[in-house]
Amino acid sequence: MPELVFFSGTMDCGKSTLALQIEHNRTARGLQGLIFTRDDRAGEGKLSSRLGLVTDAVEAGPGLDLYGYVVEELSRGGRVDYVIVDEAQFLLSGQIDQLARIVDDLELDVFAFGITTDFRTRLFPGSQRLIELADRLETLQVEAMCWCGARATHNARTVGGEMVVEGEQVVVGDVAQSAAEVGYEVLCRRHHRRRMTSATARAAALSPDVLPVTAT
Ligand SMILES: Nc1ncnc2c1ncn2[C@@H]1O[C@H](COP(=O)(O)OP(=O)(O)O)[C@@H](O)[C@H]1O
Ligand SMILES: Cc1cn([C@H]2C[C@H](O)[C@@H](COP(=O)(O)O)O2)c(=O)[nH]c1=O
Repeated sequence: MPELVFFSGTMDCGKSTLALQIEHNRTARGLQGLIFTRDDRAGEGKLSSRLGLVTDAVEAGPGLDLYGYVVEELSRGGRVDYVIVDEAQFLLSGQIDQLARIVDDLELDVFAFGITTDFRTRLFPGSQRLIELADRLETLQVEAMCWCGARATHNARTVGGEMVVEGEQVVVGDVAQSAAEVGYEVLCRRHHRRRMTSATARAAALSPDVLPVTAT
């Protein structure tokens, strides 16, 4: 039975790597997939992993009908055995409905990958719809870690190392950016709530206020 599967997690937990592995294993068995992505850090029409692998993909901009694209591909004699979608959080809610239709009407597996929540801990529209519609939700096995050693469950946006909670929902970026840039850091909920990034924790640890008092 074909399925719509949503593989989700924080940033940097290996989603794109898994997408590329699924693609590799199926291609090795003679299957042919169609890969969609949206706003990958590597540029338009790319699916990239931090492990250095990258492949071409169809850029699923807001105007693209994903169901229509697959139907067209099949009607002009192309082969599509399964569909992979990376950065699925960026898709519109209606585009996720199109993915469900690919599964139900075209009987193809669809593997979608994305982060569930944004830097304010709110669901992205694409992720919300995937949670509503997916046959199966999978949490990535490789746990990203907060600076404190706990499992990272939330994505923080940083500017100059400081966590921010205002701004546009979508700002393409990466973890481990230089301090001046807008970047991201994965945190446990406790430290996300306290707005404590690795930089602010380091600064607090070095603050004279918390240094041990020496006898004079
Ligand atoms: N130099 C490295 N050596 C080993 N593993 C790495 C290295 N760099 C990144 N990774 C692994 O890649 C993961 C990020 O993979 P990626 O697919 O880009 O994540 P996502 O798509 O979830 O943001 C990290 O959590 C880590 O496990
Ligand atoms: C939290 C958050 C993230 N983003 C962007 C930043 C990256 O470009 C992607 C996530 O990519 P990854 O492969 O999972 O690391 O999403 C954003 O636009 N808004 C956010 O709140």
